[in-house]
Parts: sequence; structure tokens; C-alpha cells
Amino acid sequence: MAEWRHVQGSLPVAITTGEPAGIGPELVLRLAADGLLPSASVAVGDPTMLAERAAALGLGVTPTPCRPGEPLPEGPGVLPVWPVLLKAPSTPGVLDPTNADYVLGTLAAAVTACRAGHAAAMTTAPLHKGAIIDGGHPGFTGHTEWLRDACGVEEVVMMLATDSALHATRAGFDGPSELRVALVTTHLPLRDVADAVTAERLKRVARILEHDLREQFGIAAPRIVACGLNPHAGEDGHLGHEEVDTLIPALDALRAEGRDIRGPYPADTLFTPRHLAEVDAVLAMYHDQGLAVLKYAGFGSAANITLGLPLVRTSVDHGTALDLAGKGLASPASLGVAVALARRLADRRMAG
Ligand SMILES: NC(=O)c1ccc[n+]([C@@H]2O[C@H](COP(=O)([O-])OP(=O)(O)OC[C@H]3O[C@@H](n4cnc5c(N)ncnc54)[C@H](O)[C@@H]3O)[C@@H](O)[C@H]2O)c1
Ligand SMILES: N[C@H](C(=O)O)[C@H](O)COP(=O)(O)O
Repeated sequence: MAEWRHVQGSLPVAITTGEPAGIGPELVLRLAADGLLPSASVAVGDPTMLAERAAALGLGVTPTPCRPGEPLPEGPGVLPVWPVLLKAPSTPGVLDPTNADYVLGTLAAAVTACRAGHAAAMTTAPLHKGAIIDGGHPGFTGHTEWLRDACGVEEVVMMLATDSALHATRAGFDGPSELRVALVTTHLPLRDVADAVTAERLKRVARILEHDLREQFGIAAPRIVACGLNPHAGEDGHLGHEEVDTLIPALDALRAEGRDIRGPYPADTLFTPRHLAEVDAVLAMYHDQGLAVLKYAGFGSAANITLGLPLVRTSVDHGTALDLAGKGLASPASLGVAVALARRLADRRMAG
């Protein structure tokens, strides 16, 4: 794996501006206009496109190019930008796969800056997976998997947390809007999920989750509860064999290592206050099993964190919202939560 430089001090959070036809650029501009970005923040994207979007929405922000490693420009309305240039002009709401390499270029620039010690962390505005795939990257499935490969690690974990769970200071969840959900599998067709939930993957994911709850979130003795895969956690093998054959042996092995991991429990009743009050994170077997509940609890102000990376990466809880792009109607709240979380996690990592 490449060497990572960790430099003390107030390094910026690099905010990739995402799919240029989506809401990402205007959300970054909106936070800057409202003074809601931490002082050391830098956008990564096309400065001309950002300036045009700011003007179109009447936002008093001046995107100002600068280079990684140099001091950030300052001043009223100044938004520092590390330039990555569009491959083709972009219109809000209209996807153009020609810009796939532009979007991936912004991610690469942020990772390079983190690796070089020029950024403290990265936060990603939403990209459009279909546009990246159509733009010549058939294997692309999402930031999470792309970052795993770019950083050269075997496994990472996608965890989303509601805003109140991010600020909780006690153990356990208090109320249905306080939730952390991690996933064993991420972006794959439902048809392929059962085969992808292997004992080895489940154990790797659970170990990373437990480690990062401790190290990144300061939870001294993390308590995790795992969902079953099948209805009623397989009903003792009558409604699917994965629990008996895979989940229970893997969870037994994790418990034998001394980890507090419960389950597998039926997912439909696990997400209830009585069960959640006793745990720090839910481990769901697949994307919509966990994220439908998380987004019901906190859509719009939750954040996505990639665990297991050598860098800090956070993201929004929503997508490109092409229906809202360019209209100034999209909420910047989740991006604000994600940037603030990146700042906090980076400061914690640097202090430690
Ligand atoms: N972090 C990411 O990069 C990320 C996250 C989720 C989805 N996506 C991608 O985004 C694309 C579109 O996904 P989708 O349609 O499933 O979900 P979406 O989140 O883009 O849109 C779902 C609904 O939520 C609304 N919405 C989304 N963000 C909003 C905001 N900030 N304020 C107000 N309303 C908002 C949209 O208008 C739409 O009605 C897909 O390619 C998907 O893979 C990317
Ligand atoms: N699974 C995420 C969600 O539903 O919010 C989203 O697709 C983003 O995933 P990446 O961060 O891997 O792009």
C-alpha cells in the first residue's frame, strides 16, 4: 500500500462536488454562501462551472482556484477550489457520461491530497453511478468500492448514521431517529446478495465496524446487533438456510473473539426502540434492509461514512436529485452534516 502522510494542523477538508448535472455543485455553493462550511474547506471541481452555478442561483460566492499544498485563499464570499476541469459543458438535470472521467478525477484529486498530507479528510457530494458506468467504467458501483480499490485495502464498510446518532455522547440509541447502520453488502443486485453474504465477509465487516466504532467514534465497548438475511431470520432453516449455514457460525466465531455482537435477529422487529436502546450499531445484510430504515429515520440530515480506509471519507445521505438540480430547492443539510463529521473525525485522527 502507498505511504500516507499525516500532518498536524488545520488541513482542509476536500469536498468533491460530484455529478455536475446533479445538485452537488449548488449544495457546496449554498453552504459556502450561508457561512456553514468549516473555515478550512476546499471544493474540488471545475471553477468556471461553479462560478456559473453561483451566478445562476444568485449566491454571493466566488469560487477561487488554488493548489493543494498552498495556503487557501481567504476573503468575503471566497470558496477555495482545487481545479479539475469538465470534459464537456454541463447543464443541471441533464446527464452527460462524457463527464464520468471528470467526476472520477475529482475523487482521485481528493485521495491524492489526503495521501500527500494536503487534506485532512474528504467529503463527497453525490455522483450518478449510471453516468459513470455509461462513461466507460462498467465495473463502477459507488464511491465506497472505488475508494477501497484506490486506497488498496481488501475491505471497507459503508455506515450511515443519523445526525443525532453522530452527536450522541452516551452508549445505545435514544429514540427512533438515533441510528447507525452498517452494511455487509453494498451495491449489487438483490439476486446476488445471498451468495455475497459469506462468513468471511461478515466477519471482516464486523471486525472493521467494531474497530472503527471504537477508534473513530470513541465507543469504548461497541455493541452490535446483526440482522438475519431471510424473513424471521430464516425460521430455524425453514425460510432459508443462510442463517444456519453462514450467519450463526460467523457470529459465534466473532463472539468467541470477545466481541459483543448479537443476532442474527429478524430484521423487521430489530429496528424497534427496545432493541436499539441496547446497541451502538445495526449490521444489515444488504443495502435496502438497512438504509430504508435509516433514511426513514433521518433522510436529509444523515451522513455516510466509509470505515476501514486509511483516510477519512464522509458523504451525503442522498443522490444527485436530477429533478431538483439547478433550481436551488435541494437541502444542503446532509452535506453540512457530512463535512462537519469529516472535520471532527479528521481532528480526532490527527490528535490521536
Ligand atoms: N453519495 C452518493 O454519491 C449517492 C447517494 C445516493 C444515491 N446516489 C446516486 O444518485 C442517483 C439518483 O439516486 P436516487 O434517485 O435513488 O436518489 P436521490 O437521493 O437522488 O433522490 C431521491 C428523492 O429524494 C429527493 N432528494 C434527494 N436529495 C435531496 C435534497 N438534498 N433535498 C431535497 N430533496 C432531495 C429527490 O428529489 C428525489 O425525490 C443514482 O445514480 C444513485 O446511485 C449517489
Ligand atoms: N448507498 C448510498 C446511499 O444509498 O446513500 C449511496 O448509494 C452512496 O454510496 P457511495 O458512497 O458508495 O457512492
